[in-house]
Amino acid sequence: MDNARAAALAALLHVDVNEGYSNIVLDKTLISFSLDPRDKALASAIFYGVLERRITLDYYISRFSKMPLKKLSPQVLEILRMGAYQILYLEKIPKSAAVNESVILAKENNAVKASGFINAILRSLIRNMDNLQMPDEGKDPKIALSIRYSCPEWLISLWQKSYGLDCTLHLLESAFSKPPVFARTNNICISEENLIEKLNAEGVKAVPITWLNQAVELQQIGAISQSESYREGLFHIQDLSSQLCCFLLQPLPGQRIIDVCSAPGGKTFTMAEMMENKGELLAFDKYKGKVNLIRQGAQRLKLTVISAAVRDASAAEDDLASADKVLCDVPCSGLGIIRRKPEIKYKLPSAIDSLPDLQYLILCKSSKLVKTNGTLFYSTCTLNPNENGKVAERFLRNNHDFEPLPLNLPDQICRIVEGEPENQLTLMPHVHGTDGFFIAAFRRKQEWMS
Ligand SMILES: C[S@@+](CC[C@H](N)C(=O)[O-])C[C@H]1O[C@@H](n2cnc3c(N)ncnc32)[C@H](O)[C@@H]1O
Repeated sequence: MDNARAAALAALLHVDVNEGYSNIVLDKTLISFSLDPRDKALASAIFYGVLERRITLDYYISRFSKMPLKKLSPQVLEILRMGAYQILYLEKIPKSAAVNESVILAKENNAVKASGFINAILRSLIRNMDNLQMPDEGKDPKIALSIRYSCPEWLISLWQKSYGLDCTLHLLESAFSKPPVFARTNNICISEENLIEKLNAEGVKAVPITWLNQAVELQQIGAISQSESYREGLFHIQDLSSQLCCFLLQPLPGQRIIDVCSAPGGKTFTMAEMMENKGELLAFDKYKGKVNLIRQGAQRLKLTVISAAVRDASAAEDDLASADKVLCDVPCSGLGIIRRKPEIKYKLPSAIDSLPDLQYLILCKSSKLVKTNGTLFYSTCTLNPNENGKVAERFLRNNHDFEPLPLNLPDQICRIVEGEPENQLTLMPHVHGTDGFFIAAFRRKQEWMS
């Protein structure tokens, strides 16, 4: 049996049926198939490639299928997508092998009857490869873009309306780029310079990010979580957008800080390190299992300043003592991280419609925890003004005891969204090299001012 392709198929079917996050599903599947490193790499390439290009692949397959794709079983459709992906995008795989392996996969996955159909479609695709055409952009540009970039039309419309066509094209292009991996040095245990030296000695190429303290880009990472530096808690993996968010919030040693949506804990850890592990850092999340992740991470990083607990930020009526700084890194649609989790772009718009009200509620409830003159931060990893600027503006309109807190940006960070207020920042992959991300900052006024 070809284990790499079998693993890719199992993971794709899991994402289809159970809507799991691609990285978690793939990790678990790779472990259960016990693949060697080469097969792991092939399974990952096919899995992510098929997810990223789903709409484009379906367009090509439907050229040669008399049967509407909706009528195919999930197994048959995913096997066809996998075969088509290998033929069209994986140059190192012989086309005949892509077909033959797809037929075998069908036979091994309760799709014996469909194996002839799969064979015929993939062979037609190979025969017609030189004449394959994308839909005419002049006729219906949105459909053409949707098929070219494998992105639903509603998302293209949203971005075009919000950020303009040029920016949208860059965002669509960046969704296919390999996402960089960044780490945050645990300055409690090691200096950035020594961490880089140690990682390099362990075979991980590490390069400092000059404009952001303690941030390091990792290249050739391999199994980073098995490395000695990781086990010793000398860093955690974190995108620059999240590191920048913590930098702008400026946690200081001795302060009391509350992170209301903290799991798995990335920003909590960075803030604790900036606090030099001194003061109080309350880290909450709605889900018990996720709170355990915060605890495990804090333990590995030796960050004793963190107290993690279950708490629902949208319902909380507790009497927590107020804090110098409160961070609301709210649940969101995740449209800023589709290059890391391509399945996110296939969400239905109806699945994200209710988010702004929840985000606003969490922000309002959490604002009650901020001291006079204290700071409130709101952040998302999405590129959707309804979840970003509009929530921030609604908050200021209805909460007169808060004022916008201008963000003191590093010189390297320019604004990409025209007319963006000084207390907000939208980050984009093609401009800032970060995930798509949004930050808004507020300050609680003196009582006589509100
Ligand atoms: C964007 S993630 C937070 C990421 C985290 N701040 C970090 O940097 O690693 C949002 C988190 O909010 C949690 N969450 C969702 N609804 C919540 C609620 N009502 N109250 C508290 N946490 C919630 C989710 O479980 C999820 O872990």
